Amino acid sequence: MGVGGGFFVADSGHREEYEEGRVTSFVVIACIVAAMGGLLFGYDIGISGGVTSMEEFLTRFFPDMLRQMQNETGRETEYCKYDNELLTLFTSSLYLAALFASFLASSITRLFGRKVSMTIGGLAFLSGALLNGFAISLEMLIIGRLLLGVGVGFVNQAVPLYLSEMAPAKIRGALNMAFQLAITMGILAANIVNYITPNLKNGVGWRLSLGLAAVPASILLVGSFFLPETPNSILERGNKEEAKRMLQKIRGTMEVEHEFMDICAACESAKSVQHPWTNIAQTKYRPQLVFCTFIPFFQQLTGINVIMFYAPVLFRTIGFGKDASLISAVITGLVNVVSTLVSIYSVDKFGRRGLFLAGGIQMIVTQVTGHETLIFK
Ligand SMILES: OC[C@H]1O[C@](O)(CO)[C@@H](O)[C@@H]1O
Repeated sequence: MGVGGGFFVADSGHREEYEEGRVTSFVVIACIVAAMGGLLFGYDIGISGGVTSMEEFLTRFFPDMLRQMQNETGRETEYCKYDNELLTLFTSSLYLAALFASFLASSITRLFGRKVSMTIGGLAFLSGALLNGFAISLEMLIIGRLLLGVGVGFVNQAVPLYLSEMAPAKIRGALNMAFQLAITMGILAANIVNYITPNLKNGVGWRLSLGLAAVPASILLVGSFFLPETPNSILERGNKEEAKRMLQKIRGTMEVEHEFMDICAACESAKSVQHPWTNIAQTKYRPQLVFCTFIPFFQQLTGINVIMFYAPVLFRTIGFGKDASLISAVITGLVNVVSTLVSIYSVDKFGRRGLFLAGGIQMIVTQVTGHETLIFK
């Protein structure tokens, strides 16, 4: 299926013959660079909550709100402390830009390759981080955050696809989970940075928090120039000979015939699909539709990113002190990383279904208890 660029390699029955393909340095470097994409996504999700609760940041960009917070009248509830549209726009503009960028990224990834999308993503992340780190106006902040969102749109489109196509079959699943692990590590890194930076002198804490994303962004950008394009993408764009040469290069062997045949077959069948969007709506593809669309959709709709975006702010609004709220955000990030590790470790033991059911039950229980806690607070 070639809906958003890329295609899945069908199993021709030759899998066992190429499954032992070497993990070459190309694959390792590709993974390191690609992991930067996940790290950046996570970092940019986790960083804004801590920054928007820093006093120097609020003094500079939202002085009225800070004043209002400090002169609380008896009528005001804790919950209304952070009631400011521009402040929430700063945080949520990331996802807004990512939403639009991912449509464009999907076509660019298919037509021009995964590398181009990673370069655009890296560039957008780098310029966004610099604009935010050096911001002297609200405009710079919001434009920077929109650029970060563009980075998220491109990188989230290209990196998982790039990893699947680069990886030898035996580590393909693991690499895709590694991308999610990198996201959670990025969130945790942001929470830790936000715990440290408010103590810096001269009020540069928020600048450092926002600007640090420039480091992984530079690695991603520079790395994307040196990464090889995937054989699947080269083939998709019509160059069969070069695709085979690339496959030999990244597998470190000339014996790639069976895997190459499978890639060609998958590419042909992806090209023969005339109406991907109407096909996916057919009853026989209901399971695929649910997996590709509804599960991620409802996973996002649980509101997980309200927690990830606003953890320190949320903890402050329910009465935690400055430090306690930042450390609580670190704990939240830590739990997220550990749970991801647990699921990576146990997915083969309990199966996908088992994990889905366990995850679903945990979500319902925590949503209900979280809701009750906020009501009684
Ligand atoms: O680990 C939680 C994080 O993972 C994602 O769902 C991406 O897969 C993010 O939206 C969320 O913040």
